[in-house]
Amino acid sequence: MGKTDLTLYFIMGSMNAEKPLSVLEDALKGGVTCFQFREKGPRALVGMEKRAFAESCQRLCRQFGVPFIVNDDVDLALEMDADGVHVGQDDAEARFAREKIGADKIVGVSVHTVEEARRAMMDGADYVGMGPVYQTSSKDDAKPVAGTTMITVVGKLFPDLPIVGIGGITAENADAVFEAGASGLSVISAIATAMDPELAARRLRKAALRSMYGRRAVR
Ligand SMILES: Cc1ncc(COP(=O)(O)OP(=O)(O)O)c(N)n1
Ligand SMILES: Cc1ncsc1CCOP(=O)(O)O
Ligand SMILES: [Mg+2]
Repeated sequence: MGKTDLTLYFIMGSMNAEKPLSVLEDALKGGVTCFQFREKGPRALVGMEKRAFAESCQRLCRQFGVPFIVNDDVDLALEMDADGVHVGQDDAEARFAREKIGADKIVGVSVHTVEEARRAMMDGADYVGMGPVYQTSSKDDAKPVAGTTMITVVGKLFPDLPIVGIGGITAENADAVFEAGASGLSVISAIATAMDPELAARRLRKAALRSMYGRRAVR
């Protein structure tokens, strides 16, 4: 897999929005650069319904040329020929995910410490997700708010390992995440619960690009 554009990484499952497919289409129109299918929670779809919904999301991503990454489920990622899989510290080991999914696919790993980041890199991660940077209500079992300090530490120690910040990120607070050294930002609610998801994605993308390239370069 070539370098993945992690600038604006949208994550969503069917329970994150009333009309999730229309939200995803709007988000893609608004400029998200990567998508993660994360179907979990008490009322999450299972079985054939989950698969059908995942396929609809994948079709939309393909239309827009945006990578479709499956959260947690390495087998589903394989069966669907997804572009990649994202695993956390309580999921399948990154090494196993990489072995199973192959060298040409994307493997993302959630990390919270230098040691976890080092292991993720050795196990073949293409990027790491770090957070929650700010308070989040989208993950019941989220760890305590971490701020941006560890992003800076990991970014300095492993400059070739792309980092995406996650947790409570909005267009207003995104700058600090890039300042800390992240290559991208990852959001659920800032797009999924927005009145206008396309506009929300457009604003987040603009905020991200301004942080990366400067205000004068991005209007
Ligand atoms: C990009 C990104 N970063 C972190 C996570 C969190 O993964 P995990 O800790 O496994 O928690 P769940 O999302 O599985 O509840 C992520 N999904 N994506
Ligand atoms: C999946 C996940 N992992 C850490 S925080 C989080 C949820 C992010 O959602 P939001 O952008 O709505 O805070
Ligand atoms: Mg997980």
